[in-house]
Amino acid sequence: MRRAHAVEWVRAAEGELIARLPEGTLMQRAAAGLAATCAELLREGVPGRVYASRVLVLAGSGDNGGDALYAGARLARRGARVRAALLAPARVHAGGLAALLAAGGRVTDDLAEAERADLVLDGIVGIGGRGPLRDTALPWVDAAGRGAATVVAVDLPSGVDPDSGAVPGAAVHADVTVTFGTHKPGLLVDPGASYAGVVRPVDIGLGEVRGAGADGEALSTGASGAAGRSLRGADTTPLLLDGHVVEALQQEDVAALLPAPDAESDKYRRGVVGIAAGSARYPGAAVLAVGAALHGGVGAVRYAGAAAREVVRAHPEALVGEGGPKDAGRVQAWVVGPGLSQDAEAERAVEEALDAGVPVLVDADGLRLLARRGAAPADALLTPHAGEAVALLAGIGVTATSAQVEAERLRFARELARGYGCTVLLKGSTTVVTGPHGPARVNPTGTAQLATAGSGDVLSGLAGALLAAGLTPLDAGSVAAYLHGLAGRLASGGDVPVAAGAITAALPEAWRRSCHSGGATG
Ligand SMILES: NC(=O)C1=CN([C@@H]2O[C@H](COP(=O)(O)OP(=O)(O)OC[C@H]3O[C@@H](n4cnc5c(N)ncnc54)[C@H](OP(=O)(O)O)[C@@H]3O)[C@@H](O)[C@H]2O)[C@@H](O)CC1
Ligand SMILES: [K+]
Repeated sequence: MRRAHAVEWVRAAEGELIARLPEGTLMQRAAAGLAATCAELLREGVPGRVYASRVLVLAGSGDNGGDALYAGARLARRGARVRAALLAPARVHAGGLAALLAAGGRVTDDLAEAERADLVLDGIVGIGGRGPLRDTALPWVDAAGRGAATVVAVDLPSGVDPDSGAVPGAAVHADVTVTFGTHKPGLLVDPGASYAGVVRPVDIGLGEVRGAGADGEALSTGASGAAGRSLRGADTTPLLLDGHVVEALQQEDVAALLPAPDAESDKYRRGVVGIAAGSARYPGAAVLAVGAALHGGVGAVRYAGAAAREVVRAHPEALVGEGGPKDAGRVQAWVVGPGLSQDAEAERAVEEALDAGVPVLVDADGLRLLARRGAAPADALLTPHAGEAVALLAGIGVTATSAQVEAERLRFARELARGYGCTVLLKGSTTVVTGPHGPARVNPTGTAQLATAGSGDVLSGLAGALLAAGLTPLDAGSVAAYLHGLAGRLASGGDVPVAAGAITAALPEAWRRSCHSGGATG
């Protein structure tokens, strides 16, 4: 599991550690890890490349600038030609600047340095950043973008809000982000995530406060090697309990959650999912949702609704009926809403599915009908895109636009989960799944190719099947998003447009890759 911690937590952990360590230790660990990564990037392609390479440090007024200046000093000592642009000269980190100058680095105000650099270190602002990037930084950020330099963000790309991933103005587009101690939520959630490039965590010892590696994954210890050492001496009490706010499933997590039939399984024990979707006029959503559900690990798929004939023609495996959910026979979970329209019959289907006493996934038209109720059963899973989220928010008295929802996905997903009292999967560039409490899950496998007609119907059928197979709404939603994203990537082969049917066709391969070791998270 990849985990991200809020700024408040990072600051508290840092405070505890600083009290135990000689002054400046954490910053030196950060700088060492940062310099090691920069050296590696400079060496890529050209052996011995650190020597005589051109490095530009963009140093803001806080400790983020300090990290960048100390890392610059380390690179200068290895023969790099390092220049530093001081964006707030009166408040620059004095120790970092002194170290850089002593190592042979120089201060510059020549913007051309940004265009001809091999590597730019973005130390403008880190977890202390609030609001849009300030004007003094903009010409440097533009110039670095024009040049061919590899841009390395220190802790996070400047201009990205660390806790929400919002990007309220200009921001640095990084090729690599070296982040300290733990991921910050803004690195895992769009739009911020799309500015971060490849994220490389560096262990600076914050993991000790939880008694485990900061990420539950292998971390670089940086050049000093000190970061990997246990800081527990006489006092073995963990400093703080784990308090991550965002997590992203990795392949091994998905493997552990996927339902697997055992020797005793028959089709009813594996779970039966019911699908109330589509209409006589729009049968496509029903066909797609049923098709995906058939690949979702259940023993059987029941369809209830007006598109029964089309469904059975496309999927002879499905058990179909033309009535509503109430007349459909036993299921372990319902999917209601895709392509349903919003007439009285659709309203009845939603009511019946919600009253069936089993977990229910509500999507599309179902969500618009649910918004009128303003509440959902605790074991419901709502799967809105930003536009549907706006309607749901209105149902609980919150006014927001689609753009606002997309800019602050974590916040609005959580608001919906709390308001409706259930689990919410907010679709989009980073799909977020969250209940009213506990960490939110963000999906690491998404691709822009998934934004295609019918793709949401596939996701609904798949997630509904996982619900029926016994997964919790949080697990069903996040595992389905993971498989759906991976199937989209497989179907598109990178950048070829995909149709929803091709996503379904790739689900078995996505499942196979996810349940075996050596899988697929990008
Ligand atoms: N925590 C840890 O464990 C460790 C933390 N470490 C490092 O410290 C970093 C945090 O340092 P920090 O607290 O000094 O804040 P930082 O991010 O440098 O920014 C504050 C300054 O930026 C300014 N500013 C604000 N918004 C701005 C904007 N939009 N655009 C431009 N400027 C803006 C703000 O100015 P002011 O509002 O005061 O005018 C203030 O002066 C952290 O990210 C990591 O790199 C590591 O060394 C080791 C362990
Ligand atoms: K930064």
